[in-house]
Amino acid sequence: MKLNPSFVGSALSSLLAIDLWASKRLGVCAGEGSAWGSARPLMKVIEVSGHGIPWVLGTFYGLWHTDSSAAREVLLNLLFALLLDLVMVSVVKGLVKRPRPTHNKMDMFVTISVDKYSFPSGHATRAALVCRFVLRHLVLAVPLRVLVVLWALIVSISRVMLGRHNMTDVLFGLLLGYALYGVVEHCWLSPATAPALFALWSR
Ligand SMILES: CC(C)=CCC/C(C)=C/CC/C(C)=C/COP(=O)(O)O
Repeated sequence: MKLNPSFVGSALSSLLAIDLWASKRLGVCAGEGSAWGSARPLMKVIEVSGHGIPWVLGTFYGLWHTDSSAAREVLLNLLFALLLDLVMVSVVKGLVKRPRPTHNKMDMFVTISVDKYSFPSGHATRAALVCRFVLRHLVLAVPLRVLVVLWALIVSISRVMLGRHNMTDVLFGLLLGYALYGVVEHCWLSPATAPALFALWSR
């Protein structure tokens, strides 16, 4: 079946118009004066919990302090996953150049130049990637596994509530993060595949 290009074009623009409209309505913490403005400080704490800096620095800290070779392997792969995610999100943001929603207040904790763009949400990619990584590589009791999934969902939803993103930025971000985990698993670094890297971190 061949679709008429003008039909595809108008379907896409309608979808984008719905996305902009719904995202604006859901941006209830976009400013102090917004409907849920009093929840904005809490949303910003959630934002920091999914930011790249605590995750990258926390992983370095863990690598520095661990004596276990199994933990070192997991942490090195987590570091690789986080860096791959930062690079991929920067490349896509730089190519697509979708501006952030007009109701967003640009008061985010440490950003880089491409973070003026909104597609995809870097927090959503990281949340999906870290969530899959943790569920696969950490032995956690069921309530903690549920908490990890809830954290990833809350970080993602908070991006729209804070007015940082449109819904499609977050949905694509979740898909990208989910897919990136597949790449990390495929390229899994181990003392056999990356001996120089492991020699660097072993004591
Ligand atoms: C330690 C190190 C070099 C970290 C770089 C981390 C960094 C500045 C990441 C940017 C995180 C950020 C502001 C992402 C934007 O998230 P969106 O969900 O607003 O796209």
